[in-house]
Amino acid sequence: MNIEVRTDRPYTVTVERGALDRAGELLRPLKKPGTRVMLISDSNVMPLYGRRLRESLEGVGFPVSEFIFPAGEEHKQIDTVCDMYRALSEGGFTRTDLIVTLGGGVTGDMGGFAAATFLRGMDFAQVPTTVVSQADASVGGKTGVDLPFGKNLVGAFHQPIAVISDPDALSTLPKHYFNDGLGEVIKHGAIADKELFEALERGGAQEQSIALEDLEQVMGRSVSIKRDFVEADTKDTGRRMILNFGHTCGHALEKLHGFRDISHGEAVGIGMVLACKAGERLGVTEPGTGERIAGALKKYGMPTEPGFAMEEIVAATALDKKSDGDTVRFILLPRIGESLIRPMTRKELLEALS
Ligand SMILES: NC(=O)c1ccc[n+]([C@@H]2O[C@H](COP(=O)([O-])OP(=O)(O)OC[C@H]3O[C@@H](n4cnc5c(N)ncnc54)[C@H](O)[C@@H]3O)[C@@H](O)[C@H]2O)c1
Ligand SMILES: O=C(O)C(=O)C[C@@H](O)[C@H](O)[C@H](O)COP(=O)(O)O
Ligand SMILES: [Zn+2]
Repeated sequence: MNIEVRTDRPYTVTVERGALDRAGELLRPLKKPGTRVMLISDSNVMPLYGRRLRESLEGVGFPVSEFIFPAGEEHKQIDTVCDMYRALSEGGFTRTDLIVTLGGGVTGDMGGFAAATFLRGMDFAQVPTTVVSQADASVGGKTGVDLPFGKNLVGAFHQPIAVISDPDALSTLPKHYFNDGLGEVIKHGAIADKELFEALERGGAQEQSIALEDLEQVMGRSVSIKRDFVEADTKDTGRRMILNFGHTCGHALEKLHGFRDISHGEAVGIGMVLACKAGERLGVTEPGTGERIAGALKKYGMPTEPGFAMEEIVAATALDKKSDGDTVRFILLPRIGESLIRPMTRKELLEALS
């Protein structure tokens, strides 16, 4: 299926089994003949899918260079982007060339940031290979890196020229990351699509928690939900903040863990449960909503307890990008499928969470 994203620069998200081998064909109309490609991937994904993608791109006459970095959120740092700048400079890349990111959200966010900033901006396309990146990260143009002071603190809005999403690439994803990625899909259901949430709530437990043939539908639905928020508010000044449900506390937990030992989806899952419990205490959220989300997460083997004191978590939200002075725009659910933005001081947030 094709999903159109109408931002300042419209693009198509192709979600289709086997799309990886059609990358050249899909990108050829978007770039002039002979465009050079810097293929960026991590140390796990390049050996799995790099050759196929390279062949597809070279097959339509795009010469390909490669940049590989060590896998893991702990490498989502400005130093890694500097290594990308070096490779692009030494390779003589120009503004009219193309970066193609192949991998999870870490690869897409960092490669996209290199594309946003190298030579003040060049095109990039995303080939996402995790549930997080196919369902969420590859769409919407948020790019960037972490700082020791907090998550995604340096970045840019830079939309890809195309997203080429092949659900078959998820077949090699370790089960932990497959299930973890469903945290973001559960989030999309929780904020805007009760039916999707309930389908995920019913599923789980089996070895492959979603059959490969159903993944195209699930990823497509997740992307469509995200697309609607991105189109309404591309620069994240209002409605798009709802996509950050669970992220205020989730990002704080990632920071408290030093960006190791907890994955993004796990942290967001715990953050969603905390947000619902806060909403229930405030009388905004239907009682039992937090337990329902926790129940859905547990079906996919995800943790639901933060493991840190609420004081520490709230202190670690200090640089949340939804902040406005002392106020943070906190995302709450009245009930599953509905969401709202509630400005709160950190003192109020701590009281609601405690
Ligand atoms: N820009 C956005 O809108 C957005 C949205 C959601 C998340 N994110 C970011 O995405 C990141 C998390 O993404 P992630 O969970 O994809 O992490 P990731 O990119 O680290 O990938 C997870 C692991 O899976 C491996 N992997 C990837 N694809 C594989 C495959 N097909 N087969 C085998 N192994 C594979 C990777 O090497 C890595 O070890 C976080 O940094 C988060 O902040 C960004
Ligand atoms: O695209 C968005 O907007 C989101 O909030 C999606 C989130 O799932 C994603 O993790 C995003 O990178 C968080 O953005 P940030 O602005 O809080 O760093
Ligand atoms: Zn997220």
